[in-house]
Amino acid sequence: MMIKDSTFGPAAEQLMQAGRFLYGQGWSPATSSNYSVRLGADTAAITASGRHKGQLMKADILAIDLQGKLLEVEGTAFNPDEKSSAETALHTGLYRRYPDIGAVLHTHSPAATILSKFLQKDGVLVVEDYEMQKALTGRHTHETELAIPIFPNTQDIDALAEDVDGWLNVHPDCVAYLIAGHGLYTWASDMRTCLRHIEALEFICSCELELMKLFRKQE
Ligand SMILES: CSC[C@@H](O)[C@@H](O)C(=O)COP(=O)(O)O
Ligand SMILES: [Zn+2]
Repeated sequence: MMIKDSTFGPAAEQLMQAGRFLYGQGWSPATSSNYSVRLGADTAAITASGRHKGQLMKADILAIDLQGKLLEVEGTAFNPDEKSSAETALHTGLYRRYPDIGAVLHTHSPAATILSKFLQKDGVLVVEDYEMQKALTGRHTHETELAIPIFPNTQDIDALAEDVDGWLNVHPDCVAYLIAGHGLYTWASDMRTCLRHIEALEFICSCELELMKLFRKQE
């Protein structure tokens, strides 16, 4: 399958801009993180593996199908040795599950890393009473619990994708998850909304971390 550059170009631009923003916030340091946007029903643009996310260029973005196979982009030399993100399967699994999502973002902020490491034993971060919860798709009040699962970190991405699937099968309204000592994943209808999710979740993670520090000081 050949992807049109008129489809790929704007998608790559969105990913480059997202990288500059997320790196600037300190949420995607060094070569950490990966980002994708949907191109069509069965295709996506995703960051290549190991690239610095604050300095992404068009050549750092690849087209794939939802099995993770590299696709050719019109007008661009095809290199079959290019590697899409090592965590491609976590992105494609979400696009296959939710036909209405258009973007997936994964970040490595200090707050998400520390909090997920600290709460790993609980397996879930449950928060409530944050007005900021309303920045997440489908949430209309602070008066509900927001449950963000925390999966153990692993280099076996297929096994992690299975863990994620298991959780989403029983929590279809979930919009994010943490990986212990690693980072955050979230997804949304489009890149703009997905960036909003990241900002809201980073805010909530930072608040939770500060609260924990306060309570520990009082102990
Ligand atoms: C600093 S290495 C981080 C990676 O192991 C991974 O977790 C990550 O987020 C980026 O991997 P990538 O293969 O570049 O998409
Ligand atoms: Zn990562």
